[in-house]
Amino acid sequence: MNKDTRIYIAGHRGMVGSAIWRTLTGKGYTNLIGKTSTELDLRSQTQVAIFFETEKPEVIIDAAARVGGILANNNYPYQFLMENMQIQNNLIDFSLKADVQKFIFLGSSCIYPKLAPQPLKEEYLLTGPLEPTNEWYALAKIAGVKSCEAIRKQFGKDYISLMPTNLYGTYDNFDLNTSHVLPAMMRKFHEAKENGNTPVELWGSGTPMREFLFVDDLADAVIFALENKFQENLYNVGTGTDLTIKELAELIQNAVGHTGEILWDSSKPDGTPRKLMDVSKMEQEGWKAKVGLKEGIQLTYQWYLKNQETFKQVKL
Ligand SMILES: NC(=O)C1=CN([C@@H]2O[C@H](COP(=O)(O)OP(=O)(O)OC[C@H]3O[C@@H](n4cnc5c(N)ncnc54)[C@H](OP(=O)(O)O)[C@@H]3O)[C@@H](O)[C@H]2O)C=CC1
Ligand SMILES: C[C@H]1O[C@H](OP(=O)(O)OP(=O)(O)OC[C@H]2O[C@@H](n3cnc4c(=O)[nH]c(N)nc43)[C@H](O)[C@@H]2O)[C@@H](O)[C@@H](O)C1=O
Repeated sequence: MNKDTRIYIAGHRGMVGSAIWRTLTGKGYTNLIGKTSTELDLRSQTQVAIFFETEKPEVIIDAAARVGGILANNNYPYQFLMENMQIQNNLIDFSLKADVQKFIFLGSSCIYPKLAPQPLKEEYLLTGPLEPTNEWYALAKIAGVKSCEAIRKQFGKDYISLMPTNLYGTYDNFDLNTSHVLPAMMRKFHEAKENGNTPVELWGSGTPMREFLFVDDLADAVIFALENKFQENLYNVGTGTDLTIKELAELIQNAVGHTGEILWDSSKPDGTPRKLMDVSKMEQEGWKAKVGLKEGIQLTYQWYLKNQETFKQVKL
């Protein structure tokens, strides 16, 4: 990939998009394009048509989406289904029409069936029912994967889909209603410590297992996919190891230094019991995650401490 290729990073202000932007800039890429959702609403076909006409991007990295944790997914099924389909349909279809040669689509590990064998192999896609709390989002993401696969099959273009596991890191969403578990725990433990180690209330039973990838590792994987031509359409991106939500809570509680009680609110959903990625396909291509969970939590907490007054809170 030439360093002056015109690369549009959709969602460049988000946790993932900003990490991709930082990493590409650090590697000397000089022609990056970024637009906020106010400047360019990717749900609008008209706006996206004008954008392609005027900016003429050569490569697209799609990190723009309606994103949220288990409760947001469960409470706003229509937005998670429709907005994600609108965003990705516009980007993928206009990329094809504009003869964009390379497109990287980001999905999520929740596209796989709720009770699929573990670890999750790419071939398990569409082999069983989805987890109900996020089937809306998962259906949109599956349509994105299949759109890229269809273009690859029919037109021979290098359109690929990367499926990240649960992500965390700098510029994450720390809003307690819409965030994912890791930033929510960090904020809850930090604020409880500041209030004299009051009890922290967490959701569900604590028994589900999750895998966590530091966002800079995902950015590295995306750029690896940008700079190399993969043989297939769909690749999992993760660490290949997971832990229970209870174990995660203990890790974050220790990192933050909270010494109070943990209470579990069983009225909140557990979601998928386990979704550990099989990462062997990515490893065969030559990519592996580098940042361990303890290190990633430390890096994220340092960032949180410096940015707590200004961190992003997504309100749906
Ligand atoms: N976070 C996670 O744990 C995981 C995320 N992913 C995937 O990674 C990708 C990025 O997620 P993440 O960075 O966490 O999400 P964020 O919510 O941090 O960022 C999403 C970005 O999408 C942009 N966006 C949303 N709606 C629109 C719109 N209508 N028009 C234009 N831009 C829009 C936002 O732009 P603006 O800021 O300008 O409003 C925002 O910057 C998504 O595809 C997500 O599905 C996959 C697995 C796990
Ligand atoms: C990335 C992924 O993210 C979502 O799936 P999820 O992994 O279930 O999401 P989550 O991070 O919100 O929760 C993980 C686990 O943690 C428990 N939990 C405890 N206490 C809190 C808590 O305080 N907040 C949250 N959010 N969860 C908590 C929670 O009950 C659950 O058991 C989907 O949007 C899906 O579409 C998707 O792609």
